[in-house]
Amino acid sequence: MPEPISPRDRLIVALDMASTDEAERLIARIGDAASFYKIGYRLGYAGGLALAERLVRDGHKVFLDLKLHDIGNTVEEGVQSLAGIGATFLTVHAYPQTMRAAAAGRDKAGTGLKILGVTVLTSYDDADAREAGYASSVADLVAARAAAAGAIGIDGIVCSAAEAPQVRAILGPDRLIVTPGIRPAGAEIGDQKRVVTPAEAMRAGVDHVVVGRPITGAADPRDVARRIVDEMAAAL
Ligand SMILES: O=c1ccn([C@@H]2O[C@H](COP(=O)(O)O)[C@@H](O)[C@H]2O)c(=O)[nH]1
Repeated sequence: MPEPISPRDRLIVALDMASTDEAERLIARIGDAASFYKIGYRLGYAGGLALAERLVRDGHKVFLDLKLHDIGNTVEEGVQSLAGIGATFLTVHAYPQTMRAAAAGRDKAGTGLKILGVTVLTSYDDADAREAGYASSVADLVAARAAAAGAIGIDGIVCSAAEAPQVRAILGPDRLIVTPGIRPAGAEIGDQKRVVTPAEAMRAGVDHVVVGRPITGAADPRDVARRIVDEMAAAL
């Protein structure tokens, strides 16, 4: 069975900001209310990888949400380069060829970096999947990609918590389920479409929730982070 995860370590704060200065100010305001930070496109292309190394040195956990997807050789070599940063998670798109290459890069690097396969973005619903050329529903696509991730030996997947019970049945207890599209009750949904509250995510069997704008846009980010952690703790 996997190690138990504390409610605080289940929260991953998405640092979707324009500069590392801005991100570091937010991290200081959040203080010990969070321990795990996600760096995606915006910050990653603006000094975020160097910040990731500093955060790891300071004892934080880091999720590199770079959603790699390219020919196999490029993905494998990219994963090997990123593995040196000391991050806990790195995302790739959950296409079988991409996931196999990422797993090979992870194994060659041997740093403990875990690869997460992004199944279907939480900003997609069935109509968006159809528009992108898929005949299957989002739920069926997520299930198929989760099954492929499990067979390939990927460490976990990214999906909506709405699909978590189905995905857990496919992946079993040892793989991670990480879910963006999390909104505390009453929070603005923005461009997310498959949205779940922190408490519902815990009840659905999710390991980690990713929360960006509800925290980064709050007048008191520390208070929002603490409330999310408390809500998850009460639901576990
Ligand atoms: O399917 C996905 C994969 C990644 N994300 C990322 O998570 C955060 C969510 O931010 P919010 O502000 O809480 O909406 C963001 O960095 C996305 O790039 C996702 O939302 N869905």
